[in-house]
Amino acid sequence: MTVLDYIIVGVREDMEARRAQVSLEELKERVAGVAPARDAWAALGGSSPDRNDLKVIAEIKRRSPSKGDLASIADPASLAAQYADGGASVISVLTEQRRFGGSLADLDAVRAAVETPLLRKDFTVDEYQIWEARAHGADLILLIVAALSDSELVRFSALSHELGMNVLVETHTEEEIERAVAAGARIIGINVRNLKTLDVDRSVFGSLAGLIPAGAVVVAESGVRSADDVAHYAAGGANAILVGEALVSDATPRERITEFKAAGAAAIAVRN
Ligand SMILES: O=C(O)c1ccccc1NCC(=O)[C@H](O)[C@H](O)COP(=O)(O)O
Repeated sequence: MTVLDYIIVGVREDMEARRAQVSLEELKERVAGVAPARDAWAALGGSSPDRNDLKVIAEIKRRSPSKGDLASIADPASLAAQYADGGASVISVLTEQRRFGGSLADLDAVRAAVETPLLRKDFTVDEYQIWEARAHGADLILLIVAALSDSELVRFSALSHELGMNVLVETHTEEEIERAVAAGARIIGINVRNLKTLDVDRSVFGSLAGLIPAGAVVVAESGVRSADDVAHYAAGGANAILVGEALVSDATPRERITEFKAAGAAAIAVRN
C-alpha cells in the first residue's frame, strides 16, 4: 500500500463518520443558502492574457505525514488574514484530519475572516466532499489524478463546476497530465512531492510544465523553501505556486509572501 492509499483509507472512514452526522440532503440544503463561489480562476490570472506576475496559493497546514507537526496554529483566521494582506491570490485550507490535523472548522473560521478565494484542500474521493466543500464556503477543490479514475475526474469536475467552483487538478507524471487535460482541466498543478513515496524533487516541475497546454494556469506545488525555489518554478513556467510549510513555520508570513511574489515576478520578466 502506498502512502496515498493509506491516507485515503482514513479519509473515507472520516467522511463516512461525517455523513452519518450530516446527510447529503442536508448538505444540499446548506449549499442553497451560502454565498456564490468566488472566481478562483480569475484570481489565479486565468482570464488575463498577460500573466506577468506569480500568484501565491498560501496553505494553512498544521501537520504532514512527511514532517509531523509543522506549526501550532491557534488562530487559522488570523493566519489567513496575514496571507491575504501579503497578497495571496487563493488560501488553501487543509481539512484532512487524521494525517494533517485540519478540519472543516478551520475552513469555516477562514471563510468568516477573508474574502480571498478558498481552496478546500483534501483528498477528494466522493461527491459528498464536494458538496461539503461548497457548504463550508470553498471556491476551489483539489482533485488528485493519482487517486481517481478518469470517469471520477470528469464527474467530480462537472459537479464542482455546477456548484460554481473551480478545480485544481494535481499531477505528478506525464501520463497524469494527459489524463488531466483529457478531463478538461484548466488549473493544473504539478506536485513535486511524490505522494506514493513522499520524495520531493523540484526538477520534476521543469520536466513536466511544458506538457501543459497554453491557456491553462500552471501551479507548482510543494517544496518552496526560499526565494530561489520560487524563481526556479517561475522560470520553468509556473503561473502560481502552492506553499505550505514555509509559510506556517515563518514568523512573518505576510512578508514572506511579498518576497516570494517579487522573486516570481523577477523570474517571469526574464522568462518573457
Ligand atoms: O506534505 C506532505 O507530507 C504530504 C504527504 C502526502 C500527501 C500530501 C502531502 N502534502 C500535500 C501537499 O502537496 C502540500 O501540502 C502542498 O503542496 C504544500 O507543500 P509544502 O509547501 O512543501 O508544505
